[in-house]
Amino acid sequence: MREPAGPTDDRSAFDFDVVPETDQSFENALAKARAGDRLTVDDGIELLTTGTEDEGVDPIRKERVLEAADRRRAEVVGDDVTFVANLNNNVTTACNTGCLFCNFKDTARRFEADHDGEHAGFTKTPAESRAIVEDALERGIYEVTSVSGLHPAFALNEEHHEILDAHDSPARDVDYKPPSVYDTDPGTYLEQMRAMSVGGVHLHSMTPEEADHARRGTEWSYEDVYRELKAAGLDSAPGTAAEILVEEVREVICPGKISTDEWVRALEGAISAGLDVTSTMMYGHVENEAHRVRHLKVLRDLQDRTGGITEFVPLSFVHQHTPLYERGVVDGGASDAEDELLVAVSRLFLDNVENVQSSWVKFGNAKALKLLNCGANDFMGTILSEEITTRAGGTYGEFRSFEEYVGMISAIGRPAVERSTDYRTRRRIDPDDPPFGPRLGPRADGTPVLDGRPPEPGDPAPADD
Ligand SMILES: C[S@@+](CC[C@H](N)C(=O)[O-])C[C@H]1O[C@@H](n2cnc3c(N)ncnc32)[C@H](O)[C@@H]1O
Ligand SMILES: Nc1c(NC[C@H](O)[C@H](O)[C@H](O)CO)[nH]c(=O)[nH]c1=O
Ligand SMILES: N[C@@H](Cc1ccc(O)cc1)C(=O)O
Ligand code: SF4
Repeated sequence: MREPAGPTDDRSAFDFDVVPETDQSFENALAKARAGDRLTVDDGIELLTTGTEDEGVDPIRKERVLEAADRRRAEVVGDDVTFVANLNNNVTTACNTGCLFCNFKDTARRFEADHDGEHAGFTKTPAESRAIVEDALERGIYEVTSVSGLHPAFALNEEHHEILDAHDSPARDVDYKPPSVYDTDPGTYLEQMRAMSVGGVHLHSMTPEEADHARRGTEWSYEDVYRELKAAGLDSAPGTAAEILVEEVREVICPGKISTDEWVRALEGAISAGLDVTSTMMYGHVENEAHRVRHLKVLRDLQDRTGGITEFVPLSFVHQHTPLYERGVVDGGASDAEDELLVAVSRLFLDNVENVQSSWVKFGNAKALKLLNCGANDFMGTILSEEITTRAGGTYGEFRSFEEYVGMISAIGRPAVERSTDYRTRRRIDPDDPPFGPRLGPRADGTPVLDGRPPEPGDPAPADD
């Protein structure tokens, strides 16, 4: 008996050109996956749909796909489950891009000094960002992830401000207004990078969409922009803003965003500038399985050309408070079966990306643990603070402590391993030898990262490795 794939099963309403139909059979695709052969898009679609000949998910076939992916995960990266001690710091929610899946942003007009009325948004100055990172460093984190709205007053540097100020087209074409218009000046992107790159922390920031904003109205190349950001302290870039890398889907959910080609160019620029990058897919809204696999193909091709992608992060759409849901465009997000199959097929299809993440922010603990047996090997990070998913209606909290991590990973019988952002530094954690706190970081001293206690005289000396 087949089961409905999930609330997003009926996508016929969109009349997309790309549909999940193939000349391949499920059995052939599964045999190729088991043999470790490179999968075609049609193979991927067969596995993701558990066969295109019938609607819905076949639960027995699904288990076979999950098993193949779990085995592949064990061959490629072993049993270790990794995680990172990081902080998430969003600089501003001001954004005019208007993506219909996003409830993080607030229209920038509300941030203007002459605007009356309350709003729940925020902008942090570089000094405020620095203080937040410094506080988290004291607690033992060694990575900061920072993604933000596209504030109209953001520019790469002073020269960019001058170019945008002198721009002869109307302000709305380049989405620029000078900082003096706003209650709070976010500073330049370079100032924010310098502020957050403190005490040896690894700074993971500037999505392709943000990089595009940091060069708007100029002819600057992505590589040059990322080089300047790197010189100011940036260490790697998040491959978010990917959503679904197929134009007909982007036209529905994020018509204001850069195109697929531009997204690829941006990450290529980041990689040419010497930065590691991650890759993501936000799925479970209007797209179908054929779009999902085409998206994976874009990532696999990019990785074939560059080798710069450290991991793939599946982001399951959180629907509750988003325009897509509130306007009745979608009925909900992905089902459990869709999440499991997406993780599994990503592992099998992305044969050149080592790490696949299971994100507790998106899935919650129980499902995230299950996904570590469906092809995923990385369990994200401590993050300490989260606003994007929470504002969209996510209910899985804003941080995980080392104790929680070690407890959960041990409970599924796998080794807990703390990692650096680039995965090159690892520390195996003995679950019988607490405390489990970070020892990789610049000031980490081995105490639990989240015990909530400030350092006291007599505490172990900070490690400087
Ligand atoms: C909110 S944006 C911030 C950075 C920047 N404004 C951009 O778009 O690249 C970061 C990512 O969060 C993810 N996101 C936003 N809303 C979401 C939702 N409701 N459910 C799941 N992921 C979401 C999207 O993949 C998006 O690219
Ligand atoms: N660092 C990771 C995050 N960080 C949180 C995000 O910045 C964001 O708030 C949210 O996930 C929006 O989509 N989230 C992950 O899922 N995985 C990470 O590695
Ligand atoms: N840390 C991941 C995941 C992430 C997901 C969503 C974000 O908004 C930001 C980051 C990345 O590098 O891409
Ligand atoms: S996803 Fe990013 S660009 Fe789109 S509205 Fe949200 S904050 Fe703005």
